[in-house]
Amino acid sequence: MEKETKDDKYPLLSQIDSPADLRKLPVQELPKVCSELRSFLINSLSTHPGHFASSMGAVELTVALHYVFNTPYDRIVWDVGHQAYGHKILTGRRERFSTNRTLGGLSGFPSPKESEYDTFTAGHASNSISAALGMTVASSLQNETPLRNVVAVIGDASISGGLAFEGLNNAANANSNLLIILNDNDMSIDRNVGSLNSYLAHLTTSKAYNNLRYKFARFLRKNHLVTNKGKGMIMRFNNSLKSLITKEQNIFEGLNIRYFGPFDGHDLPTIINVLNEIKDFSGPRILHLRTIKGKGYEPAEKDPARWHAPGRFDAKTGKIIKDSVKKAPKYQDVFGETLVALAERNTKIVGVTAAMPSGTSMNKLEKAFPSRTFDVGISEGHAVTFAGGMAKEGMKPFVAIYSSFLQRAYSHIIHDVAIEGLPVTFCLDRAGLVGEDGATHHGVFDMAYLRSIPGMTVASPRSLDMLRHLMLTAESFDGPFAIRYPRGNGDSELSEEMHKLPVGKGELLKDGSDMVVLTIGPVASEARKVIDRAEKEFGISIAHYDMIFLKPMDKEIIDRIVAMNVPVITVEDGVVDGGMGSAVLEALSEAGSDVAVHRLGVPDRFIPQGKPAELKHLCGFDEEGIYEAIAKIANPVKG
Ligand SMILES: Cc1ncc(C[n+]2csc(CCOP(=O)(O)OP(=O)(O)O)c2C)c(N)n1
Ligand SMILES: CC(=O)[C@@H](O)[C@H](O)COP(=O)(O)O
Ligand SMILES: [Mg+2]
Repeated sequence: MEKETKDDKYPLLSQIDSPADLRKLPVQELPKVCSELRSFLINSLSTHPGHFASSMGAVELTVALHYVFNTPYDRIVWDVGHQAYGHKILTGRRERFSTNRTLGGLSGFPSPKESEYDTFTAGHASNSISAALGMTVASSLQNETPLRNVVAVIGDASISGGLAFEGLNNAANANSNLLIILNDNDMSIDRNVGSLNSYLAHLTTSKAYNNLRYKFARFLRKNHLVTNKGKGMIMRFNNSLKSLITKEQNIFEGLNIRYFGPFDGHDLPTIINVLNEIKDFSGPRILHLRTIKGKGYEPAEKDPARWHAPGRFDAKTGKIIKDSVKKAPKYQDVFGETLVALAERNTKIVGVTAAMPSGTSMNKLEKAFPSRTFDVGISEGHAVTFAGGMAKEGMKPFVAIYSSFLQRAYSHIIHDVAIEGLPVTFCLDRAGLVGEDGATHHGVFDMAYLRSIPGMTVASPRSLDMLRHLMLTAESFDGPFAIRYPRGNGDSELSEEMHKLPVGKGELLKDGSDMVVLTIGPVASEARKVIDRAEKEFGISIAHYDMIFLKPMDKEIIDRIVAMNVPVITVEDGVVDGGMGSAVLEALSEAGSDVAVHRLGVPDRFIPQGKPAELKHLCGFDEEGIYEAIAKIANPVKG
């Protein structure tokens, strides 16, 4: 019976509002579902941009998983989740998909709040194996019947992340029914790095070995011997087989995780057959699928890095639509160019990135000094400790990691850099509300998490010029130094010669006597616009300081406020609890002042996806929020 949602453009897809609808289709119809899903992705993402190539490459495995497994009872845990748009479309969100990555719309990553089919938070790489293992162990501990199948879907770059290895290491000795789908497209974002990647690229198992194992497993199934005893027979058979053909043993089987593959990840009938064969096996298994990132859309297949997140494009021609508005340079590009300039005259400078060479513009240093640039893969903790090792031996590492990804390396910063006071410079790109990537990617915690580390210097430039000054200052600073700056463009061109800044000193941008506004980072420009307007409107004068350094904080500014004894407003693109506002409150209180401090910034809750301006408004530290804070104070002052 056709649903009225039937759409001639997507005759099958428009009838699928849940995987149960998909499972009603005969298997022969599934390739058509895949092709409709691909054209839906192309048409939707050409006008409502998001991640692209990864979802295109995961179409067959997505359809097969929801066809073979009884989702949502059986669980699928997506790693990163940027490849899960097909999953979202097949699980009842087709009609809302155009709201992807918008405020009030769908998250760009699986989100349990959004759907029961989204089984675990995703966005940061390498967590799926650990989460899925936890879920399957929980299922067996609770004697759920039937035992829930739990499937982790992880990419070839994400499986190289330390957390994934920890999960693999534990999988074998936990009583688990874990199935790992290794979606191996031989790509991270820009390329793939690391020896595991090259290992996977050459990993094969002979057809004989695979067939022998399947035939035996199929024999047991057909004769209803896939009991626990039978499964034990499979394992014993498999082990004896393994001893016969030990050359077949690979890293996964060495960890007692049964390896199947590699198979063509776009060969839907084979994937479905193999999944049906192995889904009832007990114990941890890994199915290695070779896919093409961007599959089914030629421009993306040819350049999967560019099509990881292409923005808007012309679906017909494959031409990516560039933003024609002339803007000031991006913070990341000024970072990259400045690092090259510093490295040209300082051979001690080295650069480290964790799989984000283009995202951080560390690729500029890589182009200029390839031997002094290190892309360590999705391994932020290793990146930090590796930099610590280099610093220990006299090098001057600049580690460029997105603020939210650096959360993965918090202990490494403390243990492997700060305790010894090693001269590592952390360049935290994507600091503050990043926008469409949402709660997992907002870099709003860094000032709070770095402030408490002894000996850590923490600064934030209000402009592109100041980013350069801070990098130059950090270069000769003998200790850990963190510079946090936002995603995207600066608001004014570069205009000054690079010069060092006095560490721990803020800057009076405008004097005044009725109240004080303290900002840190680029929010200074929003504040400045509001201050000028509010002074005229309320007939008051407002002092505005740029703190520049969160730590060490400029004591003279605090002493001045104590002396002025007027209300203070702090503004930061970061959590207020533990951030700059808290630091100012503590400092004023310790100085014996009881002036009122109004802290503007990110409140104590996770902020969803949306445009940065919308989200700043939501948090109350956009121009309107700053104006309201001033207005609330201004009246009593001029009462
Ligand atoms: C902890 C962490 N570091 C970095 C990233 C940025 N990132 C997003 S996707 C990706 C590459 C993932 O490659 P892979 O797992 O092979 O999936 P594919 O994109 O190839 O489908 C990276 C590095 C992230 N999401 N999380
Ligand atoms: C999925 C993921 O984590 C990255 O692709 C991230 O979305 C990149 O963010 P930018 O677009 O800010 O570089
Ligand atoms: Mg990959």
